[in-house]
Amino acid sequence: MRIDVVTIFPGYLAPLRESLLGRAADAGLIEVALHDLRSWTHDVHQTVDDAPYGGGPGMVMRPQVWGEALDAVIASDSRPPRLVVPAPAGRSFTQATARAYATEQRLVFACGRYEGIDQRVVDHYSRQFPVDEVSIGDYVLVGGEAAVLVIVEAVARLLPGVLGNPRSAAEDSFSDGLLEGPAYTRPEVWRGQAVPEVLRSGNHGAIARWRRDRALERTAKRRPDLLAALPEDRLDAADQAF
Ligand SMILES: N#Cc1ccccc1Cn1ccc2ccc(-c3cc(N)[nH]n3)cc21
Repeated sequence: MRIDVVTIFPGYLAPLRESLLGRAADAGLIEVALHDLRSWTHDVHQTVDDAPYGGGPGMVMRPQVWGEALDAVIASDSRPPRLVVPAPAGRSFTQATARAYATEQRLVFACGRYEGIDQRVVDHYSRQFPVDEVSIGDYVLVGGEAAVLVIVEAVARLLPGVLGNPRSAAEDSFSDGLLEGPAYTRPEVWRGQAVPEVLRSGNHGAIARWRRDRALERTAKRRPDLLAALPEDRLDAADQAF
C-alpha cells in the first residue's frame, strides 16, 4: 500500500516511520511519502490560507495551493487513490472503515489546518476519485495530522505481515462487534488481586464462554449502542442474558 500525506507540518507525521509502521515500511508492506503543502505556494510568505467568505472566525485553506499539491501528488504514482480528508464534520472512522481502507492500493491524506480546506477541493476531486471526509471522534482537533496518525495505524495493523500475530487483528475489539474483555498475565496474584480462576483452568470451553460474557458485559455497560447494532444472529442463546 502506498500512503501519501500532504500537510504543512510534515514533522508531525514522523511517527509513521517509527516502530510497527517503520517495520512495515522497511518490509515494503507500506510505502509512506510526506509532502509539504507549502512546496506548492508561489509567494514569499508561502501563504496557504485566507479569510472565510461570509465572515466568521479563523481562516480557510486556499483551494489553489491544494489543487496544485494534490494534482502533483496524485500524478506521482500510477496507483488509483482514495483521497481521505480528516474533518470534524466527517463520517465516523470505524473499524469497518479501517478494514475497507486496508484493501486500497493507495491512500492520499489531505491534512487541513485553520478552519479547514475550501470545500471546492473535496468537491473537485470527488468527481474523479473516491473522496472521504472522516472524523476520528466527536471532539475538535487543531488539524488533520493527529487523525492521519490514528487512521494509518488502524489500517496498517490490518495489512498481512504487519502484525507479528495476525490473530490479534482478527480478534480485537470491534472485530466481532463487541468490546474486548479484560486481559491478564503473570503474576497470578498482584497487590492482593488474583487472576480469575477460569483463565487458569485449562478448560478452553469455559474460558471462551467467560471471555464472551465479559465482552458482552463490558459492551452493555460502556457501549450499549454497539450491542443494539449487533445483528440478531450474532448473539446466541447464552448471550441473551445481556
Ligand atoms: N476542519 C476543521 C475545523 C473546524 C472547526 C474548528 C477547528 C477545525 C480544525 N481542523 C482543521 C483541519 C482539521 C482536520 C480534522 C479535524 C478533526 C477531526 C476530528 N475528529 N476532530 N477534529 C479538525 C481540523
